[in-house]
Amino acid sequence: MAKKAEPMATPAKKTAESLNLTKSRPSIQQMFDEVAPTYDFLNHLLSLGIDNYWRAAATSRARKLLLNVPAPRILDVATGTGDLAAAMMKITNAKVSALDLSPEMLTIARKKYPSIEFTQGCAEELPFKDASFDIVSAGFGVRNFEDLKKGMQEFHRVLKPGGHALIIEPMIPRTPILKDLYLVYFKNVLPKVAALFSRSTFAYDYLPHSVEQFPQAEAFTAILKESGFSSAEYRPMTFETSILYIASK
Ligand SMILES: C[S@@+](CC[C@H](N)C(=O)[O-])C[C@H]1O[C@@H](n2cnc3c(N)ncnc32)[C@H](O)[C@@H]1O
Repeated sequence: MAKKAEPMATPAKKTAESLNLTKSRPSIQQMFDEVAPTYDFLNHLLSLGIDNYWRAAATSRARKLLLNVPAPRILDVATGTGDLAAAMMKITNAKVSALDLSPEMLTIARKKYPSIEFTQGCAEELPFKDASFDIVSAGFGVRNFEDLKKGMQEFHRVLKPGGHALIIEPMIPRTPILKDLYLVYFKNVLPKVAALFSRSTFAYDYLPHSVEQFPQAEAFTAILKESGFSSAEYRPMTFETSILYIASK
């Protein structure tokens, strides 16, 4: 019997696959510079607005962890257009700093949140002294780091003893029926809808690739522990479509 031909990979899919393999920092930066103008709109549309709930859940966890800290210092890494940093600003007396690789994402962040101090830089070489922060947060960002372990070691380095990292990432559901539904949406519907609006030809093909290949749940908590954290746990959210990691120094 003749073998069914594999569908040809489009140039966008090929670019997405190769970027996911290298996570080359200049290319990641360029991709986020390109998606910046439509990032917020597409984020809310494609997540049906639930992305704000995920940031609120991380903020509420931070608030609980900071109960005994009178003037907490918080760093939001891979802040993008600044929404998680702004959510963290709602914590009483918090001083929030935020950092991202992409100048275009930061231009939008600074317009939206003029009271937050934004720095351009990379997670693998954080321009902050050891033991500076009570919380380091990152929303949907660490999956893109060129050197994940170095990034996590940097999160650990800039945290004060007893401080915590709070990391949100998309999750591939583990329950079979949820997983099937999610993957159809994530791989077939989402890139097509995004292509109607985004300037980047491949960013939304890269997204499902990068999520599928990123270490999830126990695999990522193991990396957090190898990077120096004394404990690491996770909490799946919204039918296992997103996951909050909590690691302590
Ligand atoms: C999907 S966006 C997330 C933005 C935001 N945190 C949010 O909650 O919507 C990922 C961000 O990570 C940034 N990023 C990727 N690699 C980075 C790195 N190595 N260092 C700093 N930022 C990085 C990108 O520039 C991009 O703005």
